[in-house]
Amino acid sequence: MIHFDNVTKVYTTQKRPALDSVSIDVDKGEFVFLVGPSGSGKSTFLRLVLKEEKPSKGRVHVAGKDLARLSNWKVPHLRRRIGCVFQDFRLLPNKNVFENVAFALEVIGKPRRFIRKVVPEVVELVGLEGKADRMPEELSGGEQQRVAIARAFVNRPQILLADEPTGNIDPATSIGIMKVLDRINRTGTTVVMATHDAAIVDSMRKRVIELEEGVVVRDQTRGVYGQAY
Ligand SMILES: Nc1ncnc2c1ncn2[C@@H]1O[C@H](COP(=O)(O)OP(=O)(O)OP(=O)(O)O)[C@@H](O)[C@H]1O
Repeated sequence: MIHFDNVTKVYTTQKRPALDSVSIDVDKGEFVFLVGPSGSGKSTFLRLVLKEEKPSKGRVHVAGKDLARLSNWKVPHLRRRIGCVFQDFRLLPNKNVFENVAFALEVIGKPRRFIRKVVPEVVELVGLEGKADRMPEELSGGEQQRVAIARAFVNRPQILLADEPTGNIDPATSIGIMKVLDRINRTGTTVVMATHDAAIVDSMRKRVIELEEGVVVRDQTRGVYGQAY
């Protein structure tokens, strides 16, 4: 599903590569934690998957496509297959829960009838049934992140990328967020989550890929977080 073949990324303003000869295969349906200290290249990895950045060397394949050969006009189509969740939720503050999730479908031209059917299903999947008409400011951080996950998943993407999704959430609430991501993964969606959250990684026992200064230093099935950073 995601295939990095000897990928190096050097930002023009930096000497040291952000990613250095990285080769990784993530299969359909896998759940992968990307760990490593700040600046080790986790976000760069995610940006390359989205074709927000291009590799300086090597090849990136996503969902069977060689991104170097994907013309710019096809990039939005690629991104529709990839849901994204961030540390800071990024909800639209003037739209309620239903509208925030529906918006993701409206912008890709889905019919209203379809939207009215699938949005409540996904709102329920993330555990927010009964809260569809709340505004973001009326929700806790954990609930806001559930909305963000619903929005990322409502189009049933093949891949879900999560960059520190529990970074702004207390440990007890984070467990609930991970249950939602696990539920999504069980539908067959490939999940890649960059995180510093050792407790979460240790509790889930999923594949762990560790980066250090842009190099993969560990790739372990059913791994733990590793050393304290
Ligand atoms: N747009 C950019 N331009 C120049 N350098 C960048 C850019 N983005 C990241 N870098 C550099 O690339 C390296 C890897 O950064 P990256 O953001 O991928 O790390 P990270 O592991 O996601 O860090 P964090 O955990 O703090 O989010 C760092 O040295 C960073 O300063």
